[in-house]
Amino acid sequence: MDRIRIVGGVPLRGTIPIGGAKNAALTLMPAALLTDETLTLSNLPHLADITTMANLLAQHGVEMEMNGHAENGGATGRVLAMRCREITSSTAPYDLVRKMRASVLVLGPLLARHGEARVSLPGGCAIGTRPVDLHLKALEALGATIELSEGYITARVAGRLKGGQIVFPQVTVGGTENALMAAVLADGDTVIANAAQEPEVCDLAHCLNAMGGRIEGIGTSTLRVRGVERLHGAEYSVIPDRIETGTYMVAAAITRGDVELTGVRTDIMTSVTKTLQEAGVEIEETAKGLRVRADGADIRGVDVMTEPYPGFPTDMQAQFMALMATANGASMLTETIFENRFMHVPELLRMGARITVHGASAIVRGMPRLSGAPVMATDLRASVSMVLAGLAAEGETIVNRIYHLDRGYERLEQKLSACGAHIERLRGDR
Ligand SMILES: CC(=O)N[C@H]1[C@@H](OP(=O)(O)OP(=O)(O)OC[C@H]2O[C@@H](n3ccc(=O)[nH]c3=O)[C@H](O)[C@@H]2O)O[C@H](CO)[C@@H](O)[C@@H]1O
Ligand SMILES: C=C(OP(=O)(O)O)C(=O)O
Repeated sequence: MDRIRIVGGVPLRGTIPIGGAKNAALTLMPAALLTDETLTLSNLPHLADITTMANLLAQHGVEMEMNGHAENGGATGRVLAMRCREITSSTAPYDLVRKMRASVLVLGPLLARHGEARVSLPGGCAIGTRPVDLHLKALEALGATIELSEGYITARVAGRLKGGQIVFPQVTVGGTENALMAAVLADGDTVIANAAQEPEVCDLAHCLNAMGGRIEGIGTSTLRVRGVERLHGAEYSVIPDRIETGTYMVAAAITRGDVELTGVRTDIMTSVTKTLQEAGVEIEETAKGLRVRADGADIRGVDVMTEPYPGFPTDMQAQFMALMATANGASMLTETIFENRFMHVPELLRMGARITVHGASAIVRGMPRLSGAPVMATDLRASVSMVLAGLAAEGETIVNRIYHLDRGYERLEQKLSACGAHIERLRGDR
């Protein structure tokens, strides 16, 4: 199995191009199931999760053509044309769903277009139990009948779904996305209250509108959907990845470097930018994106609580914790979205960090220098927090189980080494 080797202590200097958002692409791709015309997505990142989603869609009957393999710094991404003339299978099998939870996003579109969907229950994962009960209640509110048996969700509707009222008791990104993709082809109007406002949800809603959908209130907590009988093809560009952006902002900060991130959407970075500024990082907008400077900075401890957008993202909590482990002073990081998202703590402790966890909060006492160590992590953002800690640590860090990183970070070693980092991928046999 591949590993990443880092020799830390080099302040990063240079430019890093930001790719298309994994979590936007993973909800935009299933939208191809909603029409028999071609949906073309550009600025698609080259990631393992995208391949998993492509494999899943192919077995539902989506024909695909991928172009524009990015060898030019990763900034332009790839272009994927998808066409689903007819749904050839309404089953999303366990083998694909267990690889990636976002597979459950085929449920809404399969049901809306085909009247039936059979999708493996995703089960829990390293960061929490992550049930899909709210997805299912939303589809029931649109007239679907749902059965759970043998580890599968079977959702059915006779004829079209019917517009209805969906009130989410808790903000759910995937639940809102499934509800939108179902409601857009329903008969009548749907109101989704307490909808997720994440930029990836907005991206989906804008794309559905480009396909002929009628969604209003995009970016607010109340989405109004006027159902239409059919959607048509469209061309749509995936938004830049705000979590990849935030991760490299932390990379600049933790190495006390000076990095420009290009191809960024600055307006969706507000909470991360503000928090890093409070910690003493200088951030300025440039013509191409953001410049992040921490050379000579005295990074201070800052308390953070994860929240739904526009709050501080849970997908940035592990990376920020690595930074706080090197700060001057203490900080408290509170995780409110997932019940088990501190799996990186024991590994950061192995690198000399001083962290104690009390329930949903971690107290981090910063120290001048972490020390390199062999580490591994059980989820994507925890894994990248090890890379960040390794970039700042004294000596060698080996990050194991990097297939998690390949799910969410395109050309990670190349992007970092272009800024001076000593980082390399050790192939399985070395
Ligand atoms: C592929 C993708 O886009 N993944 C993102 C998405 O995950 P995902 O869409 O799975 O996250 P949700 O917003 O649905 O989950 C938020 C919380 O709601 C709970 N919940 C959710 C659905 C449900 O039916 N019942 C229920 O109890 C979850 O267990 C969790 O505690 O949003 C998360 C929160 O920003 C991010 O961390 C993930 O990176
Ligand atoms: C948690 C994440 O992804 P997923 O929802 O696919 O597990 C993530 O992108 O950080």
